[in-house]
Amino acid sequence: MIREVFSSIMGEGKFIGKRFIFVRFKQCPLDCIYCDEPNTPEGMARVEEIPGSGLFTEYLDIDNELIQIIENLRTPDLFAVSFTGGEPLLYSQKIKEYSKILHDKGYKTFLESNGMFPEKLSSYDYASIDIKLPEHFKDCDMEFWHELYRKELETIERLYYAKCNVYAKIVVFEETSVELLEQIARDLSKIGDITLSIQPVTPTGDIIKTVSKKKIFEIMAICGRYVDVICTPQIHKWMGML
Ligand SMILES: C[S@@+](CC[C@H](N)C(=O)[O-])C[C@H]1O[C@@H](n2cnc3c(N)ncnc32)[C@H](O)[C@@H]1O
Ligand SMILES: Nc1nc2[nH]cc(C(=O)O)c2c(=O)[nH]1
Ligand code: SF4
Ligand SMILES: [Mg+2]
Repeated sequence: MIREVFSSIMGEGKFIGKRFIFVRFKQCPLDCIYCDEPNTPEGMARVEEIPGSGLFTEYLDIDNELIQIIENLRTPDLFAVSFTGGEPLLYSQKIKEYSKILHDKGYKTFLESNGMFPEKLSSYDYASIDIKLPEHFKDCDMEFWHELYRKELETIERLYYAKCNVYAKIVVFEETSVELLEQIARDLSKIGDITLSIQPVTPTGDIIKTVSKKKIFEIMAICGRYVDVICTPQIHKWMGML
């Protein structure tokens, strides 16, 4: 179930720069063409032994040791524990159990999700919900995309009304349609005060181009008419951090 646990600086979204412990779950039902994570069930679980060291020990299964592992990685600057992946809500029941124990110990929790499982949500202090675009998928079926988009908005709305500090995140390409982003920003503004994090794609695999300054400014200005908007390139990759 869990691929890795490590301590790092949040490299994306509204809480960029804050210290997090990342709990990365395995597997994901989607297949974003830019995804920087493997999508396999195989492999051992690796645990960072000293916070921020990048030195890992591998274990067969750490599902029942996770809370102690998090305690060992706690640092005075810790902001929250992120459940990410892969798609963490594949393990929503376990996350609910972990969250209860963590909250009782004074930790804040953060969900990093693709928003496709509104029915699997429990309560988190913070959440980043990705809104995927048609160009994120090879040969994207538009009926599939509209249904995914509907679920993502429902996820954001449920979290917003549950008083979770939730924001939306969109990975953008040079070719991304500004008209579509304007429509998404308008839809988000109808839910409430939702910050939109615009994340230029980091080149990976077949994706060799990132996004021009001109395009970023254009996107920010259009979306800024409807929502609070920030641009968050993956700074951990610039800093050589996990
Ligand atoms: C690996 S995903 C796991 C959580 C969840 N499945 C999701 O998509 O949000 C974590 C975040 O990494 C971002 N990401 C992955 N690959 C990226 C890339 N090449 N460039 C920019 N962001 C990327 C995604 O947008 C996502 O928000
Ligand atoms: N430093 C750092 N920040 C992150 N923010 C979201 C991440 C993710 O993979 O979910 C991530 C990650 O993998 N590393
Ligand atoms: S939803 Fe997240 S984990 Fe799944 S393929 Fe897309 S970026 Fe990767
Ligand atoms: Mg990552």
